[in-house]
Amino acid sequence: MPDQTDKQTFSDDEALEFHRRPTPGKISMAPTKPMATQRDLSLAYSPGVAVPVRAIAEEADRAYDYTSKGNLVAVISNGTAILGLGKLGHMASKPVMEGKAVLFKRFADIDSFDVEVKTTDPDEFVTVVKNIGDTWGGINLEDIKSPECFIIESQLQDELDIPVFHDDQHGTAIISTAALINACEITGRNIEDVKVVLVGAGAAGLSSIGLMKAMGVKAENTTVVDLAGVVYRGRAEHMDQWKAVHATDTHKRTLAEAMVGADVVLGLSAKGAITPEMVASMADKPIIFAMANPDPEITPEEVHAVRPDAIVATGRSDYANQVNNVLGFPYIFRGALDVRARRVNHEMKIAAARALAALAREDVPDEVAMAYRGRRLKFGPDYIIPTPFDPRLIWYVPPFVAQAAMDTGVARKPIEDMDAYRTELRQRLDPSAALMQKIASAVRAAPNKRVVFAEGEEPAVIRAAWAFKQSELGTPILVGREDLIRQNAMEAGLRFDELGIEIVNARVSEHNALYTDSLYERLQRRGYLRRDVQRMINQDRNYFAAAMVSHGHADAVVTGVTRNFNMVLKEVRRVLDVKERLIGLSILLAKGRTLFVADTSIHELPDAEELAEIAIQAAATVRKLGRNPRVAFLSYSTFGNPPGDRGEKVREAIRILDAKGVDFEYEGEMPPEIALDPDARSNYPFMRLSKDANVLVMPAIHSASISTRLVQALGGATVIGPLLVGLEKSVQIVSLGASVSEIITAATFAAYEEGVADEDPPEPIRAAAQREPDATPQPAPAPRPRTSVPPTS
Ligand SMILES: NC(=O)C1=CN([C@@H]2O[C@H](COP(=O)(O)OP(=O)(O)OC[C@H]3O[C@@H](n4cnc5c(N)ncnc54)[C@H](OP(=O)(O)O)[C@@H]3O)[C@@H](O)[C@H]2O)C=CC1
Ligand SMILES: CC(=O)C(=O)O
Ligand SMILES: [Mg+2]
Repeated sequence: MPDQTDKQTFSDDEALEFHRRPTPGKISMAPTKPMATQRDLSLAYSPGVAVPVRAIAEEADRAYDYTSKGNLVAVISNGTAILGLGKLGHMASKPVMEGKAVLFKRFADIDSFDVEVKTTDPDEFVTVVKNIGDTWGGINLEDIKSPECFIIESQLQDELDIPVFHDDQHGTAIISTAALINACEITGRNIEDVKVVLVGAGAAGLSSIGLMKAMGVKAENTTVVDLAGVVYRGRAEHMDQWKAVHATDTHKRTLAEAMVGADVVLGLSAKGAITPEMVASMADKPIIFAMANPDPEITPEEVHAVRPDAIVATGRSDYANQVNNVLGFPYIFRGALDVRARRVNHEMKIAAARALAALAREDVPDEVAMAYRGRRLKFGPDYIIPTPFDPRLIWYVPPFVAQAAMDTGVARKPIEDMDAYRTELRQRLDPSAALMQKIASAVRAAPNKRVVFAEGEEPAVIRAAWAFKQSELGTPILVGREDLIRQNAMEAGLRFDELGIEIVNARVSEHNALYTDSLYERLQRRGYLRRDVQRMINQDRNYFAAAMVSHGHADAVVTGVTRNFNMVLKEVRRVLDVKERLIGLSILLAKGRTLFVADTSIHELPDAEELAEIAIQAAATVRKLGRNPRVAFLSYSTFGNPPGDRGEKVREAIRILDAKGVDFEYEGEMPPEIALDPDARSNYPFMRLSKDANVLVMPAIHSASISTRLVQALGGATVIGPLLVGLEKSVQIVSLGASVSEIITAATFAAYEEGVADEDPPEPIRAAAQREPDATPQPAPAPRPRTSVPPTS
């Protein structure tokens, strides 16, 4: 029987390291108002704050207008049923709760913080939460064991005038019901006829079976099983009122008996609860949702070994058909918050389930399909439910939820224009995540790229190579001594042999002589003896790695973890030629903007000609990344004011571009606030930038480097790079001591630059480039859920 951990793409150490660095945990808070001046302080705090205080004292709902309440959700737990791990206590639940909070932000732009309550007593829990509950626009209860969770949720919902939503119950019910609707459609079943067995009569299980019944599953066709066996009518032991609702008249007493001839089994219990023998006894084309986390009741491999005709779903992201409440809670709360709902009612849950089921039947955009390369994302047995990274979820699902809230009278603030609302939702997604996702998707979709990780003995590099391969981004090659790499991999907890990563030892490589000869040919008239070159190839992995790509034995290189940038660049350039103008391009992601900054690593004090070429190279790269470049040449001066040599140099660069007739927008010289603010630009009627600049060409390396690093150090911004652009082969040099994720990002860019970006950009990127990605997206036609399920009242 395969162990679940076979699927694991990281070691325990990595999971801890991920949570520990660079800052412990997964969330932090960011202000939405500047606190820069005394006036700001007077407004934000005393005395200005007194004005909204009085307004809210008069009318409590004004808190939605003057505080963060309307976009704020608390994720609250007491740690009594953490995933499928059990009762491990309130503090142990904190990583999961932070995780849910960060998913709220990532997928639905909802601000969220976790609250861990140190009590297992339901009354005490209710007292605590009800007294602080008005703080938020909604409460997501999480991982609270049954049956206490039922009491807690219903009492809190009675007490509070905001949605109180126990995600393990309703989120799971919504997703699993959506998946069931579609699995029935695919297997040609009518939902009213399916025989369903539920394993796990807890929070998630009972709510799921409840919603399925509301959507058409007949009570007499269901069997519920818990640790004591089948929940039959009349059973006395190990019962409660919530289980009793779903008890049936049956002579069956065990799960094995219940599963004979069943069409559907829902696992919401624990690892290993379902056996292959049980699955073998099910009806034709059985539907198996093994949703326990992190390890399912039975693995898809085990199911398919006995029933190749089965449709299988799990709660995990590494198998097809992830039935996990991450598909629900962000979008359900988004819709509920946007109408300031007082609760999430039955109709809103059904609307969400129908929307998810309908979305899975729509054509999958290439962009999503590429992210899941190798998997068939076409409505069918391996795709019954949208994937969590589907960017359509954010604008597709919440309007249904909001509409249902409005139709059922729980909306405080109805949405007047649904199409405008959908457009607004499309713009909420985090552009940094979207950019990285797009690049990674393009790399996966392109022909496989072989990326050399030059410092192959370094533990961080080994881990990055491992993750690169696991994420199907390409084929990594580690340069170094095999025994040392293996030892370091083992110490990092990686099962190296299973992954089959290629290791190349420069000294004993079959290409050693070839690389030495060709490098000697390049360097013999630059003062190098053959034995010097032999030593360089043997001992210096940057020479060797660069020689590999130069001879076509690999496609791209990532290096720089152990040596400083300039030294590495010098070595690489001895082996490889510059194809175009070589520049360093940094990507700065902050406050919903993506800015490309050049030149952040090569030209110390570029002259006018070089500035113009930097702009051309940066614009071309940005275009390959699917953006329409708008270049601002930055300076301390604005169109000659104050006058000075530095400004004149930039003006000369503009004249050079004018003469060349380039095909992108550019303007300068100007300071950043003019490049990035339309109001500030309105003072210059001759301004040639049609919108905010997205490529900032800096006057010199120090201003480029200092400004990007300063923004990063201040927090609230992500800086990727500098990426090295313009060499004949793609080489990315990370910063000294780079983290595993920085190395992976650099390797992904290396693969992207080499080949992916040179070929025709893949469809979604080309389409994006053509339609001006930052133009207001057109609202899609209102989704119309199609379902074979009868409407419920
Ligand atoms: N994929 C997803 O999105 C989600 C998955 N889950 C998963 O569902 C599982 C249950 O979570 P939750 O409902 O919150 O927890 P609860 O503690 O509320 O319920 C667990 C239920 O599972 C039953 N159970 C445990 N082990 C077995 C077994 N071997 N055979 C039969 N029944 C068993 C328990 O029985 P008894 O009543 O007799 O104690 C109980 O009824 C967890 O693994 C969790 O990770 C939960 C939410 C979402
Ligand atoms: C996914 C989830 O909420 C759980 O497993 O508890
Ligand atoms: Mg949970």
